[in-house]
Amino acid sequence: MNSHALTCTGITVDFDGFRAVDGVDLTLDRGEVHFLIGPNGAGKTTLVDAVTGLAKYSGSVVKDGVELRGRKVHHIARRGIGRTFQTATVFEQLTVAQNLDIAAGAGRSPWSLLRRRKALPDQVVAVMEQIGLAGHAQTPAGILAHGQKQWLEIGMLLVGDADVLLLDEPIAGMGHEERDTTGRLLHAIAETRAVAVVEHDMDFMRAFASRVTVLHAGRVLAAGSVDEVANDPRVQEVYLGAANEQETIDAATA
Ligand SMILES: Nc1ncnc2c1ncn2[C@@H]1O[C@H](COP(=O)(O)OP(=O)(O)OP(=O)(O)O)[C@@H](O)[C@H]1O
Repeated sequence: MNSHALTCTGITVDFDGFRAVDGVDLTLDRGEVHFLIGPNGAGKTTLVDAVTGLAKYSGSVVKDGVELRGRKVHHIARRGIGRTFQTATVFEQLTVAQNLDIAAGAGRSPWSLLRRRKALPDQVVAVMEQIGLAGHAQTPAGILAHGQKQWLEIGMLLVGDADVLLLDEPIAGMGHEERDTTGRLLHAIAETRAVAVVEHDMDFMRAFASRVTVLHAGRVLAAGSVDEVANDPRVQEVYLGAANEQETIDAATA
């Protein structure tokens, strides 16, 4: 019996003959915040695109015993796989509560969505609390701080009952305090769900990763705990190589 929240096997994505993801195996488990790291162009976002139905792939993605390859994006979302993008996609004119209510009602009929409701569903209230926006229920999403928008977007996945969350650089543009709050939020969410984070920020990764998968040139270069991957000479070479290259570029363009 497969107890992983999500099992990806041999994921391969080709773009006009260019292999962006090359035979990647990845499992996500409830209880962990799993970081996907790797240099630019390693294939991280394309892998997430494949899992969420946005990129065609060969291989297999299985959730709760169901094969998801070939399924439409909305079907995959309904199966409980939620995803955020680098730029938050909240409804800016609507309030925090309305954004969450709509996300919670994704499965409701248009009539029940239009009907004026006396109170917010308990689940919306609980999630607002969890993402730290309980005091902003009536604030239009458009005027939230950058970090708060990201939290709202994560909240929208939670009320939509996603139990596998794939987050693309959730702390980009955040200050120190917001990063820490986000890291703690991700761990609270991971108590009952699986959370995967595509990330470039190594300090954030060190502080909050339960497990790390390193991609390079479309393949899994290493996987394990923070210490295991940080001490892996192949990982060091890829990152140091990239740093040296950047230094060379900086020196050449100085
Ligand atoms: N639609 C596309 N058509 C052609 N090539 C693409 C397409 N999308 C991505 N690629 C290429 O696939 C490779 C992997 O890109 P991807 O965005 O998945 O990498 P990444 O690891 O997420 O990088 P970054 O950290 O810079 O976001 C890159 O070489 C990219 O140029």
